[in-house]
Amino acid sequence: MNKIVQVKNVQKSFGNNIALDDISVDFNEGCIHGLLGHNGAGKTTLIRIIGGTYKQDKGEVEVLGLNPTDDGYELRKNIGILSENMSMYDRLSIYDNLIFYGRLYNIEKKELKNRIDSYLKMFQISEFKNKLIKDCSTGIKKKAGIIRAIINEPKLLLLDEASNGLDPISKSEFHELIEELVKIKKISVVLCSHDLEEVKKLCEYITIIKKGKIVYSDNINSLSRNKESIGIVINTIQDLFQLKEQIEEELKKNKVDNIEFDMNSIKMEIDSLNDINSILKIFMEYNFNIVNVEHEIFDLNKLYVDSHREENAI
Ligand SMILES: Nc1ncnc2c1ncn2[C@@H]1O[C@H](COP(=O)(O)OP(=O)(O)OP(=O)(O)O)[C@@H](O)[C@H]1O
Repeated sequence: MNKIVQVKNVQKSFGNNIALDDISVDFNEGCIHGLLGHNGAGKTTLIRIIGGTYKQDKGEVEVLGLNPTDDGYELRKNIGILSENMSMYDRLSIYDNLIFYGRLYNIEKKELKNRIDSYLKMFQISEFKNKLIKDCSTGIKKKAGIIRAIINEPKLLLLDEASNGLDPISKSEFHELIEELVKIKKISVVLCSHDLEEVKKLCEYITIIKKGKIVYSDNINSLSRNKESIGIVINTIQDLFQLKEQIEEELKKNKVDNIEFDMNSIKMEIDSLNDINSILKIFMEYNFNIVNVEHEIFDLNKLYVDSHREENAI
């Protein structure tokens, strides 16, 4: 798969504050790549470096084969950016805003009008085209914002918390539009979001950033293929610490991984649910009363939480 964005050993600081600390990540063409991380992790900084708004202090960035700092003009013709606070003129109508932004790209008048009409139709907001932005609902504004971001028919769309503030129905419509753009217009998308459900629904790849460093980056399917259905929690009445070493040794003989003890519960990862009987047998041999056995789904939520544990970064 072709790389649409390549980020190599990028460092960016604001004064003494290191926003990105030697990060390397690639983004594949033709798909949606999610960027996750707590507030202040460095996601927007990365998006802005990719979009050419910020320049990195160290490292290399290539976007669509271009250097965002040196080839800024050429790059801006081929990318679209939509952030949480998209900028559109409040006192202009949706249509006039789109005409204004379209002209910045020197799109020929007739072609621009055709594009605007077809996107208004595709996004089902034609009837609102003469409404002033200040009088539009958040959902309509967001749709207009995406049209503004794609009016130049970009190859790459950077969405920085773009769906914030949308109600569930508008959010779902927003997701459908993004998916349609990827499918029909072959646009590649980098989606920065705090909404794990949104990322799960839309993204083929995910990258988790923590304090300026990448702690996870992979195809979302490999996450479920490798990790799903293997987390087990066994809860007991007795204090497990009494026989911690013996149990641990027995479990390891049964190819159990990532064993975490608590007083009355033990978490572990197993290769297959078929192994569960032999594992329970170990506890019975030590006369532990098992209260229950939970199947812990190792999914994106768990990965995200685990990767943000201070001592346990992945
Ligand atoms: N223009 C700036 N001037 C000074 N510091 C900045 C600037 N932009 C970002 N930072 C700092 O860099 C760090 C990373 O910020 P960034 O906005 O990239 O994080 P983020 O992951 O996008 O956070 P959020 O989810 O809250 O939007 C933070 O500590 C932030 O305060």
